[in-house]
Amino acid sequence: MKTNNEFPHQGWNLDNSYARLPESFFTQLTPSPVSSPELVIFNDSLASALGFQSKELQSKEGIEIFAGNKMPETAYPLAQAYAGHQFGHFTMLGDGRALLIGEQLTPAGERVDIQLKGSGRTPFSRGGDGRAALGPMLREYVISEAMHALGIPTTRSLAVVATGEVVYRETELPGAVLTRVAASHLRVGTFQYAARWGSKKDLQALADYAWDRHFSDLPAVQNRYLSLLQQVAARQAQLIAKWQLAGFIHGVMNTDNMTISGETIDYGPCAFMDTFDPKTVFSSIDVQGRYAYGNQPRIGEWNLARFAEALLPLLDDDEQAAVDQAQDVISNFASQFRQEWLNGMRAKLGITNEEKQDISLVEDLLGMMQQEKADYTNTFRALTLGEYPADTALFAGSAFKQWEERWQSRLGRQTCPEAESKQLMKRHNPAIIPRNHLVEEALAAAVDHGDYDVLHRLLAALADPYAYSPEQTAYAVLPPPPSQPYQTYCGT
Ligand SMILES: Nc1ncnc2c1ncn2[C@@H]1O[C@H](COP(=O)(O)OP(=O)(O)OP(=O)(O)O)[C@@H](O)[C@H]1O
Repeated sequence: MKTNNEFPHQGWNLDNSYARLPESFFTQLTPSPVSSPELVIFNDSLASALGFQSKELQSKEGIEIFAGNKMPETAYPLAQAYAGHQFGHFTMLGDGRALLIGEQLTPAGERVDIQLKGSGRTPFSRGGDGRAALGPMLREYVISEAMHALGIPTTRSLAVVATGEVVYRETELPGAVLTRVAASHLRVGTFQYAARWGSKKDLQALADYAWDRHFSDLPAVQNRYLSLLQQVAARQAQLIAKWQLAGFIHGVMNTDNMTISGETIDYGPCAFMDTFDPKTVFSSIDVQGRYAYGNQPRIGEWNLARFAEALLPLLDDDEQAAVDQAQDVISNFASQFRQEWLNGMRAKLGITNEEKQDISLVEDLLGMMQQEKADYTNTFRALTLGEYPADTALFAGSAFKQWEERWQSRLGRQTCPEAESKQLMKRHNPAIIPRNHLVEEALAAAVDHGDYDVLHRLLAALADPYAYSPEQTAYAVLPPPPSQPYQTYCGT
């Protein structure tokens, strides 16, 4: 890997490969300026990984770029067209409040999208104002960076600027623009858009672009479109398994929020689960529980089926053969996911080899956790530390003692030394997660009082969630049960 010093260019080093797709995939336009931008949070380590000098980005000119008041010379700002199934209903969407300003070519030889979110109206805005509020953009910043630190593929956050303007939601809120970094912003919904409104040539151009962008390192394949479907399914199986293992609830798994890269995108209504319960839903609009924690793998499969449908014309000239190929991939997804998840659960329990009964060991633990309303993260944290608080219902019961004996004898049947097994657990069971009350507290200090210290401390603690450092202990303490269930809202 090249170091920064050898990198020929420090600063904006943009390409615009997306703009070489057929014109129907985007609209070129510049962001709408804002009155008095102020940089409120900036991601130093991400900036240098992308080949920027932090000072340059934090200068007056750098901030003007984050605000959309100015563009880097080589930018080619555009809003992407896409469609999507939202809560099962198909609709035209597109970047209604975001602009891709280009793809930064990084010192490590990667190509990443740089996108401004909240940068003004676009032809896809429908009735919206094209803007974003400060609180939700800071929330996306914190949770996406926490996800990255947890080892979960995700879009990243480079900066948030407050615009100095207000946005009107149910009430007046301070406005902001988030600079988001992503392997790409290609979504299942981008393919649905092409399949519904484009020609076969358009669809093929998009599929070729996606292949080149994300899978070109793979050995040559016979049918690249089938392979594209298989690869996306595999990445989604891995991603959703990681969500389940971390207790992450995305909250709005519409097909426009499923990426081709396998990164988590859209942090609108997401939240981490506290008490283990597969029915957990945080989003205020998800009244049916479509996107509940326990449904995420099934919804992933449903979304992939929509992706497969969009790809059908490319899979085979024979319609039935195309459907058969697609179905093979989709029907394989559940077991792919299950395998990823079970292996992850083994790691969470310090298990390094495979036994058939592992699944019942895991499911029995989860069953007890649900019954005793145990905290998901802290249960695995306690198992990792071997410290079982006596005032926790789960650990006080005899069922847990029996389970623990089974677990210990299972560990005894592997050759892995105990210390290694403990290390494995530490690498897979975070000491802390961005808990709802911690995030809310940090956002309130920042948005209501302009105090960013709480947010910075939280970000520092979340930067290495597997450290098990003494400072993290305070963040693992649960608050008293809330009087109302925690609810999240999207679209602000
Ligand atoms: N304030 C707004 N003005 C215009 N369009 C909006 C606004 N808020 C959301 N949209 C559009 O509504 C659709 C769904 O919104 P959603 O909240 O899922 O996306 P988002 O958070 O804006 O974007 P992303 O999925 O890129 O993170 C998208 O097409 C989005 O661009």
